[in-house]
Amino acid sequence: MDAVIVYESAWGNTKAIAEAVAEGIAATIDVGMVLDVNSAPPADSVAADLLVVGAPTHAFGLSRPQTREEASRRGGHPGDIGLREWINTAEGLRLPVAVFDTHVRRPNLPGAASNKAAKLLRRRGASLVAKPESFYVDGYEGPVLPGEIDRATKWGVELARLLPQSSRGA
Ligand SMILES: Cc1cc2nc3c(=O)[nH]c(=O)nc-3n(C[C@H](O)[C@H](O)[C@H](O)COP(=O)(O)O)c2cc1C
Repeated sequence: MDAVIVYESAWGNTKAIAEAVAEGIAATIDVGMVLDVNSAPPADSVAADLLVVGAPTHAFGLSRPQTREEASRRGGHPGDIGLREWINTAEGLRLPVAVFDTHVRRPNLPGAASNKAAKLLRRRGASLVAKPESFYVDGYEGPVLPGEIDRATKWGVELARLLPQSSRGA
């Protein structure tokens, strides 16, 4: 039984959170892949007991080509596609999913990429095993705020515990 983690990241903050979540999950079940969305297989070809997706919050939601261009102008390295495009190309997603985003703490802006991703995923048939979670960064480039890597690892531990017993340790 295993988990797959797919993230989008322009400065590496969401990647760092994804890796911490993977570490937490790996305490209970195998983590098969932790991949940037630009190197991930198509979403509807993922076969796993848990899919975890993470994205940076851009303009109150998931990134778009324009916001990725803006990230690039500010010195980030976004990929060609973001989580929005990855999810939207899937025909159907009938697997358990958990979603997180990264977000600036100050100013505390409304909207989160994770809520938007959750909506798109549900529309394609995925079932969410936990409520969307946000992790905080300092400004656009980061770094991740103190304590957030630890919180992400603990969230990963919790996610694996939420899976049915039959999916664990097998
Ligand atoms: C174009 C753009 C728009 C952004 N909009 C928001 C926003 O609406 N709310 C927010 O909290 N952070 C916003 N941010 C900050 C990102 O959330 C931050 O850059 C991200 O968490 C860093 O993660 P990464 O290193 O994985 O890309 C924005 C960043 C960019 C580049």
